[in-house]
Amino acid sequence: MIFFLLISDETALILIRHGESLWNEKNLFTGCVDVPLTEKGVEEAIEAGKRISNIPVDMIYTSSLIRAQMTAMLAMTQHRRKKVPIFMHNESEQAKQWSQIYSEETMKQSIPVIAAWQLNERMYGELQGLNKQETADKFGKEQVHEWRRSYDTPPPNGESLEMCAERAVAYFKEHIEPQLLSGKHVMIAAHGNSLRSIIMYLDKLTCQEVISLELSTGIPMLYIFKEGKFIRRGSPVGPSEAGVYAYTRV
Ligand SMILES: O=C(O)[C@H](O)COP(=O)(O)O
Repeated sequence: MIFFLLISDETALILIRHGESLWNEKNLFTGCVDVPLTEKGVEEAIEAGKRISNIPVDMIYTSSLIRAQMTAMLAMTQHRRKKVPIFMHNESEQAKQWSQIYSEETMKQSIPVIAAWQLNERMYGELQGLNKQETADKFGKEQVHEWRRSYDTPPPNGESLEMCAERAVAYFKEHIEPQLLSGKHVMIAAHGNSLRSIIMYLDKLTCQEVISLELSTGIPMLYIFKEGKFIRRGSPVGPSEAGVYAYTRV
């Protein structure tokens, strides 16, 4: 049994990139195209849920893309606290009215899930739908690596990581950090690059350092938020593995 202990002035922040998607499997640039998970991606999301099953979660943020939302919901099927994640619908007055819950007790047993387009994957512009290998053959490996991993070089008519950070990190600071400050434990299910931009902020990475930051699909990363600082705790290992967390850097 893996126990997770938080002292009172600490809150947990879990980041998880969506499980493998159908276009990841086909090695196509995806960006903001809304494709679902593969069966392997579903299994990755469930395994991720097992790894975080003892970590408290009070709020969940996802992008507006189905692969991140599927990952969050599948992971939460493994959570021990058995609270019910509920997607909040505030996109219109009517949506808010029609999705209202009239029981305080039931609300206490639920976890609000907020979908935010600001957490969407970086928009890959004219690369969306292209095969990554064919693109490298056509434009050269270096150029494609520059588009995929540099901080300030956007793909043709797409977003650079910097442009993605301008919306994703801004959203994190404005909407998510205050929740952590108020003592809420938060999970974010998003994408390779929108999370790279957030991790760059959390770990204070330079434009150079972020180039080598790669995120696997479906592997949760844990941060502890304490006294306004983010402490990276690596990826919680699964119930079948010894130890608690891979401490990468305190
Ligand atoms: O959008 C995509 O294609 C993937 O989610 C991330 O792609 P990348 O690893 O090429 O940035």
